[in-house]
Amino acid sequence: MAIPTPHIGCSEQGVIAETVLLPGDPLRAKFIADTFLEDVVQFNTVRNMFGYTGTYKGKKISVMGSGMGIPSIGIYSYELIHFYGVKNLIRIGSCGSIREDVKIRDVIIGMGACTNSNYAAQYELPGTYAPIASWDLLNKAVNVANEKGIEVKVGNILSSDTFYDAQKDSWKKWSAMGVMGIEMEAAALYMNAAYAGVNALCILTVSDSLVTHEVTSAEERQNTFTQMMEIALELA
Ligand SMILES: O=P(O)(O)O[C@H]1O[C@H](CO)[C@@H](O)[C@H]1O
Ligand SMILES: O=c1cc[nH]c(=O)[nH]1
Repeated sequence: MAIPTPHIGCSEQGVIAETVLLPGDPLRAKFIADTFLEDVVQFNTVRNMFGYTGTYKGKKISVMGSGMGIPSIGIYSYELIHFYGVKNLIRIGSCGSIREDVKIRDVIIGMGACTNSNYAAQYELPGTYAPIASWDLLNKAVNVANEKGIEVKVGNILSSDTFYDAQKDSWKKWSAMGVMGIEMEAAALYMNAAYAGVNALCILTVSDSLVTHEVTSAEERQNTFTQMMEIALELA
């Protein structure tokens, strides 16, 4: 496979770790590298989608922005898996709560990711695919959270193609099915990983509530959702 790829400017195999954390926001990736990693090297600046490799508690790990939406994470996760040999892809994102019992700053782990996207059409399946997390990563993440005393809510999330949806109340139908939060990438990540036979997980922090209309700032979403980061960093 030829590297660098069209979207990742790293021209040496082995620079990107087997485990990559994928926040949507490249500046959240920079925050993680600056705050938690040692011996950091930056491996991507293409499109300002910053990517870094370093060590966390002595283990090699990478972190890179994935952009917003399914097409964007579809590209980055595909290139990481197929061109750079990445085996564990862990999205660390923000989401909107669609349930009263899911509060701002709660940490959610997406056991499954429903979607209103047509991403699965490429596989030409004779039915509806159910994108799910890797059991190994999910199990590990829950154990890490328990050890750290971080409460996590594990269940279904929605990966939506729209942040601003014309149907203002459409989230209520997902909420009625027990879906906890809305974000925009996990389902594609889970599908890319499943099709390639590698592992994926999505950990989210609730940044706003469609129920109560509470919000957090862009700066808070970039720099303060550290509990999910600390769980994810232990999964290398
Ligand atoms: O904060 P990130 O990881 O980007 O995640 C969420 O935030 C973006 C929308 O504001 C979408 O990418 C959504 O999935
Ligand atoms: O995708 C997202 C992210 C945060 N909040 C939302 O409502 N949607």
